[in-house]
Amino acid sequence: MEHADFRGQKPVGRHVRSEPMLEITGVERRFSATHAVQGVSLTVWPGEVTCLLGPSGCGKSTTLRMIAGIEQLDAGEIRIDGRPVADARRNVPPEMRPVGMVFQDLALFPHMTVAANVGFGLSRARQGSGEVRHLLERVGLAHHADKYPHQLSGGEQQRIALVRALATQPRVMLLDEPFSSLDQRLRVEMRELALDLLREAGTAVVLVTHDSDEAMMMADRIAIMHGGRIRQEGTPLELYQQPVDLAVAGFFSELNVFDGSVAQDRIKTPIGDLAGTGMANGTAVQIAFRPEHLKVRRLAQAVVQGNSHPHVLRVQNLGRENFVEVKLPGQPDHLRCSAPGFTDLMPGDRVEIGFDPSTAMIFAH
Ligand SMILES: Nc1ncnc2c1ncn2[C@@H]1O[C@H](COP(=O)(O)OP(=O)(O)OP(=O)(O)O)[C@@H](O)[C@H]1O
Repeated sequence: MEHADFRGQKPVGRHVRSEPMLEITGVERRFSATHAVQGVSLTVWPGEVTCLLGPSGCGKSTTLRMIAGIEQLDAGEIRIDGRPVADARRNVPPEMRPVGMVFQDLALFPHMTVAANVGFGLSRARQGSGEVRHLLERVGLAHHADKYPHQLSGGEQQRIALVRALATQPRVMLLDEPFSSLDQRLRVEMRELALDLLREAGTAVVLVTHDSDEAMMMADRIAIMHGGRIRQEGTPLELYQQPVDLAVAGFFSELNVFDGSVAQDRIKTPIGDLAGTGMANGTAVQIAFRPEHLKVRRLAQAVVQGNSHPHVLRVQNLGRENFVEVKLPGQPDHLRCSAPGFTDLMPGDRVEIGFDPSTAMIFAH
């Protein structure tokens, strides 16, 4: 079998290149009865981060493993830097692909020093060239060069794993839940550091995560996977603002969902009507609101009449943000509303709910 040969070629920064770095076309993978990946296509450009987001078992890791060369394709094609590396007959072995990987379980070599770990994939000449030291300096760990992995903290080990993967100058970097074992503060730091290093190197990145905040923060594009297929792909904002269905919408926040139907171009909801939907009369719909899009306002005592108003059930003040749970008269489910800052709302307060109609997400059944 003929192998693509990437050795000795350096990746090129994102602004110079006008060709995709990674092209996945109609890729399929079956495991006996399980159709794990079904017709997945993705294009990732140099310096771009694409995130695969989806529930457990939706095919994210299998897709990543096919890019790495650890898993064979049943159909479709993968090209890296314009060269085919895999299809149903061809599978360039992992070590021949210009692909770096950082997984949740780091797999640093425990018997090697930090410097030896980082230099592992490099030629002797490059090991002696000061490159390892430069990479360690870049992540602030040059003073730990002679230590062993067990002498470092979790965050420091994660940085070593990242620069070790970068040392070989891969064209494509695969990150599988790479920061999930770190605490919140370190995770934010690591995401920023990883983004800086990867963008600087012009590497195309595929990131797998369950964490929608991580996807929103790191990705240029997000592909939401479900049942082995890509349900929707777009920029983080497109997916947040214009999800194709409730399942995609639900990845980015909790949802308040009402059933309804279109009558004379209007939809009634328990918190107000939506006009100008452009949908056919009689269409059954679900209307979803994100908690942050619902505004809760206390009613003055003078306007409160009997029990006809929504009332506050619970208030959670988290300092930066607060959650208010509201009971709507005659409705079985409670509303979840959130707002930045502090609220002086109290349980029992009678309130009105407001919203900007453009934030309502309407899905036809
Ligand atoms: N080697 C295998 N043999 C049999 N079935 C497999 C194998 N690898 C994966 N699967 C199945 O393929 C489907 C997709 O698995 P995959 O690991 O890609 O999902 P995932 O989205 O990465 O899940 P998670 O988020 O839990 O890691 C699952 O139903 C899984 O059980």
